[in-house]
Order: sequence, then structure tokens, then C-alpha cells
Amino acid sequence: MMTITKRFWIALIFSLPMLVGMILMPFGIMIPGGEWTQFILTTIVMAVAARPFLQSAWASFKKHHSNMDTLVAIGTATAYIYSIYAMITHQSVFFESAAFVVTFVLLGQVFEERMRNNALNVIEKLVDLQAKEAEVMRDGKLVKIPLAEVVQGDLIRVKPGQKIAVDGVITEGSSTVDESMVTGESMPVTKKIGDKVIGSTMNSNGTFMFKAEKVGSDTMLSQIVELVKKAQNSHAPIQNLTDKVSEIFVPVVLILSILTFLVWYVFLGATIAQALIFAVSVVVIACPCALGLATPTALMVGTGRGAKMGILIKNGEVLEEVNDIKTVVMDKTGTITKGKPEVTDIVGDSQQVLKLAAALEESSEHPLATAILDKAKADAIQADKADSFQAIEGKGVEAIVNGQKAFVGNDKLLNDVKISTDLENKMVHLQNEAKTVVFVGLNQEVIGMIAIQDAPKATSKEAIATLKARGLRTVMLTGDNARVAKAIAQEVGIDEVIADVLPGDKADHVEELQKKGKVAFVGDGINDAPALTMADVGIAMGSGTDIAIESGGIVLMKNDLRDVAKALELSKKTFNRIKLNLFWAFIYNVLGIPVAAGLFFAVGLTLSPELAGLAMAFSSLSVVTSSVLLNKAKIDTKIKTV
Ligand SMILES: Nc1ncnc2c1ncn2[C@@H]1O[C@H](COP(=O)(O)OP(=O)(O)OP(=O)(O)O)[C@@H](O)[C@H]1O
Ligand SMILES: [Cu+]
Repeated sequence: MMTITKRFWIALIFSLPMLVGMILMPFGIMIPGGEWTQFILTTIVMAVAARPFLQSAWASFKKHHSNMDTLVAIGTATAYIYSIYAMITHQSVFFESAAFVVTFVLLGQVFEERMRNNALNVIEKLVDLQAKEAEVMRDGKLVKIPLAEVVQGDLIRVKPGQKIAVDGVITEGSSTVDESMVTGESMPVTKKIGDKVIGSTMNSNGTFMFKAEKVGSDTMLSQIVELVKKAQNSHAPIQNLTDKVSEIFVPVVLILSILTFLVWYVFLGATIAQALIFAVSVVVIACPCALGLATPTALMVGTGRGAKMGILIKNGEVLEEVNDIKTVVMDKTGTITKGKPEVTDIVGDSQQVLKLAAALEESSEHPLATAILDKAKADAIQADKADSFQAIEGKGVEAIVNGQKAFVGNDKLLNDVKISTDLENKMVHLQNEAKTVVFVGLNQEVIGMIAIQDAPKATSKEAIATLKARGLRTVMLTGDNARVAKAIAQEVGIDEVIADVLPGDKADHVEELQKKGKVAFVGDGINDAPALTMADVGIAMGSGTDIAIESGGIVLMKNDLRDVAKALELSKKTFNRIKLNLFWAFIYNVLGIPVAAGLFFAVGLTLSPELAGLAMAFSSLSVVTSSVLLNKAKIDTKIKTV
């Protein structure tokens, strides 16, 4: 099939002589061949350039549907066929109307296609970022193999300046890595043994070995590309409205156009030709192609721009919800804080306490467990063996150590185990310092306490101030103790704290908050997934668990809380752009139809079919331009500091 651009050029080249003819006519110069030349030129335009419109209109007519092509086809075919009839019966013709309308409609589509390609390029460029080959350990030797042959579990060597082939974990060596192409983070990230590396990012100075964990379409980059593609093709709910409008619009326009013809011909005594010109103008000006462009073009530019900033907006629905968000609810660990807790104080015999705690935490995945194990390792403490390990959600862990019942956890786990007032005072003191306190116990007796601190991210305070400056209420939702939560909330400026929440209850709290307006939830953990889904807008940290990322409508690749405001701003701008586009597209139809119908004929204001065609192209162009300008729109979330 011929490309739109080619069809446009053909239409333009064969229409131009008629335009020249029209300009020269007042000077008494006629194009050679007169009507016959017009007939031949227009026939070529109709047969070649306009053919797909006619075919598509016919196809939908057979299915008893109508679309934009129906209007273009009916408008141009009417002008063309009537002109042939007029030529035979020696009346005035208006072939050029048909040719010009086709040209202008195609002009609009050329612009649309250009823009679509540009937007898609953003994604294709991402794919181009992939490494072409990798140096992999095979049979004890390092060999270079193409990327496609790398499998999970491969050990891969990366030298300075090389691209990292796939996602994995460093097993040997260290380096700094530029991850900006995937996460949007411009600062290089230091990587050592045990750290994750992302495929397609750039190694800078060190050499290291890593074990491939995710290859092919499972890599983070492939997932991002997939996600953005899906988002760009998704529908915003507002689109359903436009689809519905188009559906009833076309028949209504056809009826209007027939009425126009009848009124002019039967009641106002116009010639058939004059009446037809009015009718054709109505059909052409009413063609809602700008309407159809309004949503998808803005969505495409908005999501593409987001991807470049490390903000993945998963679909058009999210954009619409963001507009009325009143409250931003945040999880504490890993969202507001770094998610890398460290043991700061130990109450009791520190050797004994750590030895027992480490035995239990060995089997736990919790960040607090990691902190305790790290501390035990640093102090060279050999942990005991634990049996019948049991994790109790939101409370702690229990197990049998040396035949005795042991536990590590918060006060909810204590049940009827009593603690001394001295211990309680110490606990309150530590908690007020924003330290999470867990009790370590054996045989229904507390033998000590471990205080663990997870500092807020450096950017959290600024991020929360920005959200508040936007008039949003900020809420922290955490499973941690109220005193600890309050201390951290105060440090970063959070309005409201909901603490001691069991993992299963997070979604219920979100639902409760939704009574006061729409809620965005920001989180990263497995236990955040239900809340992310329950919230009107779920925002997942890219560092989080896969399930959290899947549940979120927006994913922040940089794990920077400041990007919440940016994501909200970008979504809002994109959605507002859609509304603006729709307004421009509609107003042009609404204002254009009466003029085209000849309502203002008495005051000399009319719209010929070719002018209507030009107006249509212009309207498409303005919608597309308006969407493209979204790339330039300011996403400024910095607040002025006094
Ligand atoms: N493995 C564990 N060892 C010790 N204490 C634990 C463990 N798991 C949970 N706890 C206790 O239960 C509390 C709640 O844990 P939970 O996982 O629900 O939330 P969190 O990770 O502390 O915070 P957030 O809800 O902000 O992610 C912890 O603060 C801790 O006191
Ligand atoms: Cu149109």
C-alpha cells in the first residue's frame, strides 16, 4: 500500500495546477483544456490518493457503521460525481473542491504520522541501547557470544566502558555504573559484590563479574519498553466519550448536510451546484479527525516524556485519576526511608542478645532481619541453630532454639510476657529517637532489646514539602511503632501518621482515607500491593518488589520520593492537554458547521469545501502541535525557599 506521505504528494501535485488556475482566473487566464484538465487531474487524485478513504468508507458502510472516512468519502465523491454530471450537462463544475479536500485531509494525516513516529522513536531508541554481545564463562573459559545466547545463570565479565548485557548480581569486583538510560538517574551508582546491575546500563571504570538473573524479554529494559508501548496504545476513559461522539456525529452530520441541500435548493432557490457546495462544505468541516487525534497524541507524548525522566505511567486511566487526588499516602520503609536499616543500640548482654536474634532472623526476609544479621556478622557472632521458624506478619518471628521457645519482635508479640519499667523507659527513649525497637526473648522472658534505625532518604523532606505546597495532604502508613513513625514524620514534615498497621490492613486504611477524596498510595513492598491496587493512583518505587511494581499505575524508576510530585505534575499536564485538544477540536466543528451550511450567507460569510478542508487540516495540525508542545511544558515542582 502507498504511504500517506506519497499519497499526499500525489494529491498536492495534481491539485496545484487547479489552484494556479483559480488564482489566474480573475485575470482572464484559463488553464489549457478547461474542464477536461480539471476532470483528469481530479480523477487521478480520487483514484490514487483518495482511494483508501473510499475503500474504508465502503467497508464500514457494509457493516452499517460510519467513521471519519465516511465523511471524507461522501464529501469528495459528491463533489466529484456531481461535477462530472455538470460537465456533461454544461453547468458549472467544482472538481477542485474534491481534489483540495483530499490534499488537506492527507496533509493533516502526514503531520499525525510524523508525530507518531517521533514518539515511537523514543522507545526504539531504548531498545537500541542493548548490548550486542557479552563475554560469558563457558566451560571455564571466557568467550564472546551474541546477546541472544546469554542464558540465566551465566557468569558475565564486564570491562571498563562496556555495556552490561543483562540484569544480574555482581559476584566479583566492583565499579560505578551509569544507569541513566534505564532509570533516568544521572548520578553514577557504586556497585559491589551482591549488588544488582541492570542490563543496557554503562559500566564506567571497574571490571567485575556478574551472574545473569534476567535475560531476553524479562530484563528491566524490555519490561519498560513493553510498558511504555502498552501505555501509548491504552485508552484514557475520556477517549470513550470521543468515540461515542464520533459514532453519533457522523449520521447527524449527514442528515444536516442533506437538510442544508434541501433548504438551499427547495426553499431559497439556489442552483443545484450552489446547494451542493453548501452541503459538501458541511460534510467536510464536520469531519471529526482532530477529535480522534486529541487523546492518543497527548498520551503518546506524555508517557514518552515520562519514560525519559524515569517515570513510567502505565495507562491513560491513571492520568485522569491524578487530577482529583487529595491525599498522598506513603509507606515508610523503603519509600520515605532508605530501606537499609542499621542496628544502633543493644540493650542487655549484647553478645547473647545478638546470638539469639541472629539465629531467628537467619530465616527471615524482613529488612530488620538483614540489619540484625549484618550486625552479628560485623561483631563476628556465631548464631545458634533455630528450628520450627515462624514469621508472624507485622509482629516478628518465633522459633525453637536449643529446645527453647525464642522470639524477636515488637510489643504485639509479647502477649503476656511482662517487661520491667526500666526496659520500657529505655524503649520509649529509643523510639522517640526514630529507632525501631524489637524485643529478643527466650522462654517467656525478654533478655534484651535491639534498636534499629532506618534513616529517611536525603530527598524525602523536600519531596514532602513539595507535595504539601501543591495542597495535598500527606499521610504515613506503617507497620512500625507509633513513636518511631511520629519521630520520622516530624523529621520529614508529614502531616498525619497511621502506625502499627498490620500488613493486611493497609488497603483498609486507604479505603478509609478515600472517604475524604481520591488517594494516591506510594509503596514498594509485597505487603503494599493491595494498598497500591486499592488507591485511586498506585505509585510503586522501581526498587520495590515485582508485585508492587505490577500493582502500581505509575512506577518511579529512580526511587526518589521527589518524583511523586513530578509524576503528578506530568500526569496533570498531559490530561489537561487532552482536554484542551478536545476543546479545540470540538469548537472548530461546532463553529464551522453553521458557517458551512450558509447560515451567514447574508453577511457574506461562507466556507467553500476547500476552505473547510484546509480548516480541517489546520485543526488536526493544531491538535498535534499542542500535543508535541507537551514535551516542552514545564514540569517544575521545585518550591521557592524563603
Ligand atoms: N523479622 C522481624 N524481626 C523483628 N521484628 C519484626 C520482623 N518482622 C516484623 N517485625 C516487627 O513488626 C513490625 C511491622 O513490620 P511490617 O513489616 O509490617 O512493617 P515495616 O516494614 O516495619 O514498615 P512499613 O509498613 O513502613 O514497611 C516491625 O516494625 C517490627 O517491629
Ligand atoms: Cu477530518
